[in-house]
Amino acid sequence: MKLASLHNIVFGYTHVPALNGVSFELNSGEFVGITGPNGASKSTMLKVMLGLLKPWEGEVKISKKNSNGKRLTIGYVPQQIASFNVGFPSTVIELVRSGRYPKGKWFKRLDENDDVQVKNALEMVGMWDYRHHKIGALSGGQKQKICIARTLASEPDLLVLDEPTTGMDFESRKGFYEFMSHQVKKHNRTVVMVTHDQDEVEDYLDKIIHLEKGEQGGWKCLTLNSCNGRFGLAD
Ligand SMILES: Nc1ncnc2c1ncn2[C@@H]1O[C@H](COP(=O)(O)OP(=O)(O)OP(=O)(O)O)[C@@H](O)[C@H]1O
Repeated sequence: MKLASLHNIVFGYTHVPALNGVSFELNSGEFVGITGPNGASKSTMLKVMLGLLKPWEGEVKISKKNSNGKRLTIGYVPQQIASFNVGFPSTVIELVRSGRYPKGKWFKRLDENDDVQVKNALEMVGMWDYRHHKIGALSGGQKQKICIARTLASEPDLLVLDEPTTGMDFESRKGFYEFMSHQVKKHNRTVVMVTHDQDEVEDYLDKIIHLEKGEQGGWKCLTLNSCNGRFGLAD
């Protein structure tokens, strides 16, 4: 099922376009990598897709429903989390547990399954041992990790992560890709991830969206299906 489509997107921060005719589709149950050199507008493309930036031209469509006919839920973790205020929730585990509350229901009683999801998410980003630490005492990279954990714990249908493995060592990155791949295959989620580690991750991916410098400035999009070492140009 198609969850999102971008068609001929043109966008720029100045009069020069940063994206120039970008088109791609996302389907449910896909693990998608977004690649391209520094400054290729990978983050910009995600923000346009999520409606945070309005394109000059082109069309963005996001499905309102997931493949079960329920309201589509989206989780997004940007590349740099702005330093967030440390009021409530004040500890790592409280923040990640808040990802389990359905929208607006802050006093839902969490059950054993919620606890398992929270633990899995914190272990996935290597922050379980920090669960009782105050958020204000963490480094920027650790805050980034717990934001990823909170989003993972909320189990969105569409998970959008901008360079989530920054600061992880090789083994942690591998574990992270395996976890994501499992989420996609077993739970029919869609994961979209900006990455600079194409060689490491491509065996896990179903699709790569690669940004290439266009001839008239801006970046165009090349969609590669059938990863696992056998790239085929989709369109
Ligand atoms: N808020 C902004 N205002 C003006 N220019 C911006 C803004 N955000 C990004 N840019 C510029 O747009 C271009 C694309 O930036 P973007 O962060 O989307 O690239 P990226 O591919 O995600 O880069 P990286 O791999 O380094 O994170 C860059 O030239 C960047 O300087």
